[in-house]
Amino acid sequence: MTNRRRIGVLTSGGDCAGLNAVLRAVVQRAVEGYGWHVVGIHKGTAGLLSRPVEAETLDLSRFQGELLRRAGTILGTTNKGNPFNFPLPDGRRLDRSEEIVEGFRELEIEGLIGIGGDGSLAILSRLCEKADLPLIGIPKTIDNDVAGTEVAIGYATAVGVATDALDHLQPTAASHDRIMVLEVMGRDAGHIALAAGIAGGADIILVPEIPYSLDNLKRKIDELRRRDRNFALVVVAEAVRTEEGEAVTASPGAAKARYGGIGHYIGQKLAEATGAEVRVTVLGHVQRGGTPVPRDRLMASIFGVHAVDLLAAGKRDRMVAWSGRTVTDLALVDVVDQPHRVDPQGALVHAARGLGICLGDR
Ligand SMILES: Nc1ncnc2c1ncn2[C@@H]1O[C@H](COP(=O)(O)OP(=O)(O)O)[C@@H](O)[C@H]1O
Ligand SMILES: O=P(O)(O)OC[C@H]1O[C@](O)(COP(=O)(O)O)[C@@H](O)[C@@H]1O
Ligand SMILES: [Mg+2]
Repeated sequence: MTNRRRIGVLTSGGDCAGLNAVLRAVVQRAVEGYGWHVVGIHKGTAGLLSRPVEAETLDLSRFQGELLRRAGTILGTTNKGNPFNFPLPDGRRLDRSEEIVEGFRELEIEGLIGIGGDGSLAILSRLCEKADLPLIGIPKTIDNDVAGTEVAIGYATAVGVATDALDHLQPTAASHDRIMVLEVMGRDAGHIALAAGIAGGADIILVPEIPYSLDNLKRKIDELRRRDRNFALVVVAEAVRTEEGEAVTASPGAAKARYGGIGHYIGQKLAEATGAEVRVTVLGHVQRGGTPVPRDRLMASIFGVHAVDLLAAGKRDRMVAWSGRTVTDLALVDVVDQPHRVDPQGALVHAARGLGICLGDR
């Protein structure tokens, strides 16, 4: 083995557009800038539980120009199987964190760059503390719910996909005098719904942070009709609840619920209340793919370079962030376990109201 410094990098949580662009930036900076050796760990923490550990050397030859433009992650990822609470086939749970620590040792890495959302970063931070391994986190998630940064990788592309969907739905809605309901992702946050709804000219946007009543939705449709509008566009975030306050999930009975289906509930209720013809589109995982938009590629590049620079400066337990038009970093403990939700008093909500968009509460 050479005495070149070795670092690891992994992607964790749901994939999104821009992850390969982050990997490219990390490898470029670490290999060219500092002469380090970069180990790409496969499938998030899952790769560290395999023996031998599932990993590959990442060098410049892997990044010939194509990956910058490709969604997904060449390393693979996982959003299940928390190693501190690992589910066994018989239903029991096992703490497998010591195996992860051994996995880090097997790779002989001196630092780790973890690309993930708040849940992933919380798990990685506990693992790295246990292994006494310096960790730098890079925020990624289409949901944009990571605290401490204005931007997470993947969000801009997802908003673009959802906005495109509204662009596709508007002409068909107008041609058939229909209400079109679009259900978008976001887990417990309504950021995608709010941003795409504004950008895509929605008439109604429902987010989990703002309670709604069906009466208010009907009132908005009536108002549109009075203005001779023959169609309506409605965006619903997946975590919006029924009027009775029940979450709608696509996996009833599963240990960890996955949202899905609220669009059909809202569509049905709107059809009953207004007599209009309603169609529902559930956008789903389409939002995680697509060609990464320039904003995501740019942030991926800035974050990747900064993360490597932080490791080089001897920093640990930090997350890179975008704030006030520049890249910065903050302590991981200050960002994990406090998801960033839509601010009902924030600028986007204010703008939506100013545009006459109904948010369901009035
Ligand atoms: N290393 C991991 N192993 C298993 N499950 C994970 C891991 N990292 C994240 N998860 C789970 O994946 C889900 C994705 O949520 P989140 O943590 O928000 O991921 P993301 O990092 O994509 O935001 C969470 O339920 C989280 O507990
Ligand atoms: O891919 P799965 O397991 O169906 O998960 C779906 C969830 O993942 C996301 O697409 C992304 O969430 P994370 O960034 O937290 O992984 C959510 O918007 C959605 O609720
Ligand atoms: Mg998340």
